[in-house]
Amino acid sequence: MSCLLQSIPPNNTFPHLKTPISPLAYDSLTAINKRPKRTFHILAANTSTTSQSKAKRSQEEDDYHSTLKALNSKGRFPRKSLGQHYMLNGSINDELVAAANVREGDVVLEIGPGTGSLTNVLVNAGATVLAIEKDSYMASLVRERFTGLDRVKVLEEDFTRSHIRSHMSSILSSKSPQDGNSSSAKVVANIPFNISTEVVKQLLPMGDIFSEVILLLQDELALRLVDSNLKSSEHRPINTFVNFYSDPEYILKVARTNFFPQPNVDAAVVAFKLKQPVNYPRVSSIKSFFSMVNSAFNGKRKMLRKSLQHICPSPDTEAALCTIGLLPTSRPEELTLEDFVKLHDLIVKT
Ligand SMILES: C[S@@+](CC[C@H](N)C(=O)[O-])C[C@H]1O[C@@H](n2cnc3c(N)ncnc32)[C@H](O)[C@@H]1O
Repeated sequence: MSCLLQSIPPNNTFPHLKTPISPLAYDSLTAINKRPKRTFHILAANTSTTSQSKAKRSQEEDDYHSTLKALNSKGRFPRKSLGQHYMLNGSINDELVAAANVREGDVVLEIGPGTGSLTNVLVNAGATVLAIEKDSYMASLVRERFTGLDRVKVLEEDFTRSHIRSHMSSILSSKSPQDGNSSSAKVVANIPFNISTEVVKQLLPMGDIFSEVILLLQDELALRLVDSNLKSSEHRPINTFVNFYSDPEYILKVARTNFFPQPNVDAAVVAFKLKQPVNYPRVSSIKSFFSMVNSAFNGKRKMLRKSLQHICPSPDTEAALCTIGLLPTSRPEELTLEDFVKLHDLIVKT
């Protein structure tokens, strides 16, 4: 590695890319050059489950060299607008796959396969992978990498506009029962940070299709999404949303030094265990429930009796809060998911 890196000239040209490299990528290259060889210093224990997939993996290590080589083969620089921060540490890919407990025959959706490093670990674990990649160059790179392997299907699409439900249904229905776990699928992905919230909002209500959603998210967002601490000023409707549809778990923190180019923030692996629709909290209408929750959080530090005035007169909201065992002056961040469900039941007539 060092001989390749020492060859980075100060004028921001990188011989393997043959063209000037962007300042963002150049900073990352020099940062990688300075850092010690072992990269994931915040990676937690629990590596035992990963040894199997490590052993299975071919010579094909997805490290710094191979990532640059792959990008070079397409003449690509990492693009900030596409959140292209490639994973350089195979152990973290192993951890993502282990968190989803991927087994032979599982169907896995991967968003943004990039160079295919995580895809490779999924394939080695025996999964059938549907990879959705927006960047046409990266989509063709992954297609070429897994040519001839019919367990990998690559779609060149923007995930936020993709018809996931119909793509997944056709893959799941084409699997015969002897192919293995054909009834439910999983999501395992190192996603671009700029579409994280959209990905969470789109996938979590799909408990009828996916059993687990394992995502590498920006650490700050990861902490916020799994936070069940009441009275936190950070508590938002998204927390109610996450808990309504899933049981979230913060798995491990991943230092920014594990990516190329290096982002300005650390990341974390979060596992969302999706609830089956029959296990969602019982509300008369999910739409009106979330509309009430969103209204409740409208206007910072507002009491519910005021923020929900357009749904229900203040005295009735106060009475409902008392029935639940809360103060009439309660604010939204003081309510649990169950409290919101009871409040909706009492004040919203659908
Ligand atoms: C953080 S990189 C991760 C790449 C790879 N999974 C890895 O671990 O190295 C995010 C990937 O998502 C792709 N991407 C960005 N926006 C996307 C979108 N809206 N839909 C699908 N893929 C997208 C990028 O092109 C890039 O390949």
